[in-house]
Amino acid sequence: MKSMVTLSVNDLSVQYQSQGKKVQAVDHVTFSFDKNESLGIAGESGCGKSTLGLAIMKTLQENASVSGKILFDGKSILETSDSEFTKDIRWKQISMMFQGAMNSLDPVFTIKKQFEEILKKHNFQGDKKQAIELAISSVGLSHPVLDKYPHEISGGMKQRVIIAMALIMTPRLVIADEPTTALDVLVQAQIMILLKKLKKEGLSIILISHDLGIISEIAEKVGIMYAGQIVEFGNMQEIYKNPKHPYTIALLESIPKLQETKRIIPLKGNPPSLVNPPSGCRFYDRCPQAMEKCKKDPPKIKTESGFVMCWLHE
Ligand SMILES: Nc1ncnc2c1ncn2[C@@H]1O[C@H](COP(=O)(O)OP(=O)(O)OP(=O)(O)O)[C@@H](O)[C@H]1O
Repeated sequence: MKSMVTLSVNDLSVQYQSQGKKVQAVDHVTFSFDKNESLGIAGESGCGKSTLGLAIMKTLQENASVSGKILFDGKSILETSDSEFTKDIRWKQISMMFQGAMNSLDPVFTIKKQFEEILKKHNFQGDKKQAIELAISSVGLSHPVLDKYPHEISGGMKQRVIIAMALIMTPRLVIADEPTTALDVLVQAQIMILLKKLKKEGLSIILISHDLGIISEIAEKVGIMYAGQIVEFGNMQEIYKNPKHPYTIALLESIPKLQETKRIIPLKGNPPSLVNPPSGCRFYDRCPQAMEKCKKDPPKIKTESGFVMCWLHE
């Protein structure tokens, strides 16, 4: 059984240089989680979730510049050289299921061939056949899937293949970027059951999703991301029961609940641009509780299990 990991991210910022403009995709983000905990990162499209995952995986594109600290089991990721990270950490300790990966399986190769290519790319030295069999059986797939082409298997099976690919080098932390998006509800539930099983077996998971409901199924810790910042962080249970940031409240109100007849309240408007984001609270324009002082940068207030960045809780 694997042992789960600790991760602490301190004052992390990522800026993209794009067409002469600077996009502040991740802005002074701080959080941590411990062994036996999984983390969820929730927020709308474009708020910087994937960028945060890519920074932890040290896989950002060349137009990105990073500052801050990421400690993985106490080891500083940003200070580790690329060659050492590739040799010892990427895929072997930390792996990532990229958003939309199931649609990027190569249509002209069998699943087996694609596993073999991945092992080659990761410079795998052991018994390839055994590694592939182990990876597919850990995600509930059986041998015949290996001879199939991507178009011959269902969406749910493709996503299991993607999870197996992320697990093939037996990492201890997997960053799953929107693993259930584009799947129907039943298949979504199956994938969540699978992720929970893998977590029980000792895998640490960072689940990135726009859907706080899905995150609440698996994560002990959650960070709510808005316009590049983590505006609320803490224990999932605490945040689910007693959300403090008006954006967290809005996200929770947008989750459909089977038992309740209450209308879902969609959040109106759009987040601010990440090119020269405005000063003050970034949620100001959309916040039903905005006050004059929200035009100033919000303080970071300590909560029971984390923090909230909001003047309401000063
Ligand atoms: N390589 C890049 N170059 C320039 N800008 C980028 C690059 N990658 C992402 N961005 C920008 O950074 C911001 C954050 O994007 P990111 O993909 O991290 O957000 P996200 O929350 O994961 O959204 P989504 O779920 O839609 O992928 C967006 O404004 C996006 O346009």
